[in-house]
Amino acid sequence: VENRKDSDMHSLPDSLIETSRPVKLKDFAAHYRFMAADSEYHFSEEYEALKHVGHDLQRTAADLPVNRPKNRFTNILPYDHSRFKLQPTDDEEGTDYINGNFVSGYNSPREFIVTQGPLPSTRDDFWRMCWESNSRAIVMLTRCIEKGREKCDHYWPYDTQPVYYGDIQVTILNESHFPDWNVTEFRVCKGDVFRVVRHFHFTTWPDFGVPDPPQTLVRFVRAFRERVSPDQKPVVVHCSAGVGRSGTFIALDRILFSIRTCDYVDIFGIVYEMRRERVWMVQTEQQYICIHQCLLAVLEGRENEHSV
Ligand SMILES: CNC(=O)[C@H](Cc1ccc(NS(=O)(=O)O)cc1)NC(=O)[C@H](Cc1ccc(O)cc1)NC(=O)OC(C)(C)C
Repeated sequence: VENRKDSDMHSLPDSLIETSRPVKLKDFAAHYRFMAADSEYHFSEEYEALKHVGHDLQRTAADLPVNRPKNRFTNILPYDHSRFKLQPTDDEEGTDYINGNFVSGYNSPREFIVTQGPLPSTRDDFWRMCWESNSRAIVMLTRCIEKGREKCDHYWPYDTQPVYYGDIQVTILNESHFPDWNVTEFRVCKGDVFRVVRHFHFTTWPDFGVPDPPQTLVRFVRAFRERVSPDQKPVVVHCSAGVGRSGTFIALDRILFSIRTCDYVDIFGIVYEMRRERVWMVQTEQQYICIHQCLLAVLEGRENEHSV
């Protein structure tokens, strides 16, 4: 595994900025050991090399005074070039705005819409985004309340009574509960048109942390993909800010598709590309390392192992 020269992204011309670091699958276990050695020094160096990616891109819509209250966090703003645009409701500025971006998947450049956990004031916009994008699946990677803090609005019904979110009616059809996630089917209606939307809620992933053990995340992605095929897009993915846990989930989904046909993997390149579509995708170094641990477990046939 070659050693690599550090490079400051800002000082290099675009043509020389490193955008990928592919690793042969047959070398992946040795690569992981090399990166994790010396207190994970090479993981730290590689994750640091992603630090400035995308920060040159504009976020003018998010910064409009009319839109600022629609952002859950002041530092998590969607880039203009990839943001999802709601159908404007009138000529008023800002009616097309939601804090969400199209993000590439293995199967399509617009496979996912990644968004923040809705606010009470934006939950109707959230359902409008789901409807207007024709999404049939929602992946939720946070709990509504964590450590006493509101991380996401409870934007769906609490029981089987239909609830309106703007002019969209949502009704729970059925629910399945598992140790680390729940799967719920909603009937979503607008006028006399109705659709079924599946909701995959991972319930044991701490904010800024990683699933324990990492294999839990592999099993969740498998459970999701058993029910949602690549042609059912876009998939709406959110956590609280829609960057850390959401980016980690999408990175693993892309990798599990890729290793079916490709004999190398480019985790650095996947995160690099996602960060040019939405800020801070994969928000901590431990989440970046977790992606590697998930792949290692899959390659070593340990994806169904549970922590002791
Ligand atoms: C480290 N924490 C953050 O960056 C969060 C946004 C955030 C990002 C990722 C996640 N995890 S997740 O994407 O997995 O949900 C949660 C929250 N931001 C805030 O709390 C920001 C403060 C901040 C922190 C760090 C920074 O570099 C700049 C500004 N606070 C903030 O937006 O305050 C409000 C909510 C009162 C408007």
